[in-house]
Amino acid sequence: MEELQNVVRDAGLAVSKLPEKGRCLLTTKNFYPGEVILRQEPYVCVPNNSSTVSRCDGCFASESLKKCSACQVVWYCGSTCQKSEWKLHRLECNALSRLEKEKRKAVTPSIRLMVRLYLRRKLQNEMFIPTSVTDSYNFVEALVSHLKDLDEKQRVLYAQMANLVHLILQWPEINLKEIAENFSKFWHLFLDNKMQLACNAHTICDCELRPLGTGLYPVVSIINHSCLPNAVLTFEGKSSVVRAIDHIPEGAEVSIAYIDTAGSTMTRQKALKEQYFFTCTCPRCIKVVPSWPKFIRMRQTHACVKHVHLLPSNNFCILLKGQHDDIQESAILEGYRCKDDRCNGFLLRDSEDKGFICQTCGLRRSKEEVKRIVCEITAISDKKLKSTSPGSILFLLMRTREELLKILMELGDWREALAYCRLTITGYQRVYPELHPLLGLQYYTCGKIEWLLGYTEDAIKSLTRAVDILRITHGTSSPFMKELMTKLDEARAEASYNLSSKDE
Ligand SMILES: C[S@@+](CC[C@H](N)C(=O)[O-])C[C@H]1O[C@@H](n2cnc3c(N)ncnc32)[C@H](O)[C@@H]1O
Repeated sequence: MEELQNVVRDAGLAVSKLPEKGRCLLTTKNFYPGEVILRQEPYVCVPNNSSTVSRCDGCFASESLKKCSACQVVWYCGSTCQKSEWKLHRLECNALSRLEKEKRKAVTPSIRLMVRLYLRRKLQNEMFIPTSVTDSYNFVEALVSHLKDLDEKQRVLYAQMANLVHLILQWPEINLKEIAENFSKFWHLFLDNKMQLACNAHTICDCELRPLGTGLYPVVSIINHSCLPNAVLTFEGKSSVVRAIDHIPEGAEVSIAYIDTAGSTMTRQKALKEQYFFTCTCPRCIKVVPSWPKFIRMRQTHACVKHVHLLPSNNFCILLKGQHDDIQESAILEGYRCKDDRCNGFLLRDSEDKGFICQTCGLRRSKEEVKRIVCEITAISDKKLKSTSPGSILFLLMRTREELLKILMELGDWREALAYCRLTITGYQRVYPELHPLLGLQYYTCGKIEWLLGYTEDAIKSLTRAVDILRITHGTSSPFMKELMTKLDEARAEASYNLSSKDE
């Protein structure tokens, strides 16, 4: 830990421990919006290959790929990437080649990541690969584990996955318990039997936040969560970059958002509890904290307690100052309306998570009913519902608009696409902070469509907003940002040309 402190000290940071959160990253100097707080290469990473998508192991490109002829599992875009990965893949390739063909099909990205983790440790121990303070297995070992919080089913699954890793590596001295514990540090099995990244693994995304792969970044993993984060994590290739999106004063804790923060407090808390095993006490969460099991929801009118509202489920609401907007916003985020046409209210989950209650008239809608509506809306957009878990249907209104926008763009219906794009921006403005990458990306899309339709002045405004946000969240040096800034320059040049030709 001492060594690590020395490394992060030079970057204006310190690692500390908080009783309620464990390790945390603190600043020892001021950081300003857009400033890089931390950069880290992955200890190991893999592309998220599946039966439908393949990516190069070196650069995650998805075109002009060739399979490794020996193991028939890994893809490369060319000899440069193959060579850059060879030290590690040589061992991995030998191990995978020994497997029967059928067994190789079971080598998912999560299994590969674990195999590579142990192979990298071996190469570092044997000094074929250098070790540094931040690039060492010790750091992976120190990552927080929630094995004790998992149920029997999950433990059994991790034990089976550890066995497969053992079968691939065939090391007699391997510690199966340690592998199972490592799995629990990176993945989590959900009720619908889907594996999702948990705690300490990160989804590597491109500049437009499309997922490409999974990586372990043990220093970035020290950063705790807040629903009102002061920093954002993005990727430049495989490198992770944490940038400030707010002024972070000396001595403050650096925080990022682990989940999509567009949900209501209850939705966010549920996701954090299920996936990361903690109850968030960030300023956004403690504003509306339901007291379980029969929670008293605080609602606000203008100045003081107005009335106690008795809901059919015997939950009651006290209307208090400062929180009406939160409730209303949460309800709008959830996107469900009261089934009574005469009522303008929105629905929120009830305290027992069995259904939804109108926040205006108290009328109840069952979970099944809401799910059915969700399916109908999804059918309209002709896309399959990606997941039926309650957590994922909650942002449906916004997500449906996003889906429709994508479809309209694919169809080349630019006018309709622009209308939907503007609608999603309005939604994002409500649910995300001013400097959120998704908002910046949506302004970028809007600007491109406006320009295409000849609305140059509007395009300049949207592209300017995109640059203002994305230069903070993404920096300015990536090819993606350079392209955006060039587009803005071109739009400005076109506008001034149009103006000058009008004058003539
Ligand atoms: C990626 S780790 C972050 C670093 C961690 N605190 C440690 O000691 O290594 C994620 C875990 O940290 C804890 N954590 C993160 N953010 C938290 C928060 N806002 N409040 C409480 N615990 C938090 C939870 O246990 C979570 O599963």
